[in-house]
Amino acid sequence: MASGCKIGPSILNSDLANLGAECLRMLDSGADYLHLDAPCSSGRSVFYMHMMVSRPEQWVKPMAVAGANQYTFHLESTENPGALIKDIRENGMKVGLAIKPGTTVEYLAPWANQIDMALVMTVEPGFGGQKFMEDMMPKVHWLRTQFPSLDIEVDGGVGPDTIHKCAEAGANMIVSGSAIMRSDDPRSVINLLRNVCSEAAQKRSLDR
Ligand SMILES: O=C(CO)[C@@H](O)[C@H](O)COP(=O)(O)O
Ligand SMILES: [Fe+2]
Repeated sequence: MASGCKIGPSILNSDLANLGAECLRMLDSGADYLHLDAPCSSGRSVFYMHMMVSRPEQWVKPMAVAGANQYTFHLESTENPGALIKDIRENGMKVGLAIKPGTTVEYLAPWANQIDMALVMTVEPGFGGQKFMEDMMPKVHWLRTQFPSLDIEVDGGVGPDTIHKCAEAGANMIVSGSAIMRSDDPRSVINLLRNVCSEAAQKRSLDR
């Protein structure tokens, strides 16, 4: 089984001058992990880095030292994914592998058994508040079918209006930026996302 349904607010859109307080606000609202799109340093143990950078090799050690739990890099940004996966593990972090909307899922498949999480981007990487790309859902569905126990994350434009598509396709790790950060009641948004996701996962396990 994948590791249950988890909700990770993206704090790219938060008040970056008060990053620490924003992280605590999200954890207090029930976040399972924090999705960080930019390098930062913290002792908390729930930081999953989404490295939208060229040459992701150079940030592995600094992120490990900063206390990141998971290091997600883009398949498009490296020529040697195998060596990078090994390096991330040797530095004590879990491995996430992301693909951009233009990359087909077959490129990720050969690595699926070596990683902890696949990230299917549902917007072009760059910034928050973009429109969810529903046409990425077949990638999620294909991965869920081929790798039933893999953690599969979606990132970009995910919120109460789009979570059903993600959950039905098989995503179990949900990044949500603006929908959570801009809400007056982040806890209820997080709960809603988690409930929809858990119900779909339960239905899948009953159907098997
Ligand atoms: O990686 C990215 C953007 O490239 C994200 O993590 C966004 O920050 C998510 O924000 P929303 O699309 O949910 O507003
Ligand atoms: Fe992200």
